[in-house]
Amino acid sequence: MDQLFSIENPLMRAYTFYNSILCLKMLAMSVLTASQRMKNKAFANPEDAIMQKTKPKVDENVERVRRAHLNDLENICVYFVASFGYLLTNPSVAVATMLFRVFTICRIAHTLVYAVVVIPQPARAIAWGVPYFITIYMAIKTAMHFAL
Ligand SMILES: N[C@@H](CCC(=O)N[C@@H](CS)C(=O)NCC(=O)O)C(=O)O
Repeated sequence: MDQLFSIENPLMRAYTFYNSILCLKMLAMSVLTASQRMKNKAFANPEDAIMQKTKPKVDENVERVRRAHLNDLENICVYFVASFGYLLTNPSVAVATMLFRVFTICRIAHTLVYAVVVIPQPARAIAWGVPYFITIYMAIKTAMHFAL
């Protein structure tokens, strides 16, 4: 166990690195939402709108970013739990690193195609589906490893 959590362990390094990228990616969604609110003068609260001499309104560009953010919460939070369990199963470093990397790249791609450049389907479905199945794989591997 000491070796698993050692910073010399390449598995731990990959896990920590990619999960940190995912944390930053999710935090960036708040900034993206705020920038869309400012750009479109679309504020949810009267006290925010009054500062820009406008009224509260709903804007599709803001809502898109909010949906992308919600989708991150639905998927990345579960992945944080599943990937931690998977880490404890002592997986192959090459396979685990590849899964961490693909998950992270796909979730960034999901936001890009959903809320930044808006690419037609099935781009978003693929960017969502690949990480979704990676999370299922990790949860099943963990459940089997620790089966009572
Ligand atoms: N909560 C999701 C569940 C299904 C899902 O996550 N679908 C992916 C691929 S189509 C997605 O990007 N959904 C858009 C969203 O969550 O706003 C939904 O309402 O769509």
